[in-house]
Amino acid sequence: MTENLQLTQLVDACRWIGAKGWAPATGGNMSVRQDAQFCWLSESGKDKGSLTEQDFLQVEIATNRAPSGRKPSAETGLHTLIYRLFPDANAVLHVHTVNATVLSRLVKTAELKISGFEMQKSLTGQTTHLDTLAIAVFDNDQDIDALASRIAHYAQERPLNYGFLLRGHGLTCWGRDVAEARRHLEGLEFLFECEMRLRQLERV
Ligand SMILES: CSC[C@@H](O)[C@@H](O)C(=O)COP(=O)(O)O
Ligand SMILES: [Zn+2]
Repeated sequence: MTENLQLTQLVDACRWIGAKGWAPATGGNMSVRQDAQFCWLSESGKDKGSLTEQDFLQVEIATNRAPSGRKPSAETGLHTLIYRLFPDANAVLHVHTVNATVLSRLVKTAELKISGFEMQKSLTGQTTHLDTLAIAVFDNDQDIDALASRIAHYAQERPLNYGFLLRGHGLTCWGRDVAEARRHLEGLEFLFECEMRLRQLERV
């Protein structure tokens, strides 16, 4: 394995995600970039809270192929899309939190708009609660190639930063390294929780 590969940090992040209850019943998948050509992705169907380094498979970013012949995540095509779209993205985390799953169904539009929260500043580049953060929400699809092409199309038209929601499914987010991807995940999840509670209290 490559020396700078952040697999140890990713395994730690997966345990943290599992402990939070954000990857129930084998849901979720996680990866790190090796270089421009390859990334390492969680094997399909495993409990993501108890992965070891051996549970990650090398995958070719351009083709989604795993040279080992083992089966990488069913959502491999979304991870590799992110690595192709964003050369600075080096870690991708996909989770099935209750807040992401429910809130993405409450939002009937293409974006979840968030404003007024100090914790927006947990996302790289955000400097004030006064800005409006737009998180893209895509209809879920079992055809990952079709879903990936809808996401790619969106990214051509509008900024796609930090992560996106899959309606009724979960959150996929990324960062320049595992630490930043974790911060984005924790920050977004906190914002989703706040938004959910506000909507419940305000009955929006
Ligand atoms: C528990 S079913 C969830 C899967 O369909 C999928 O959405 C998921 O996140 C995990 O798939 P995996 O192939 O293990 O990476
Ligand atoms: Zn999923």
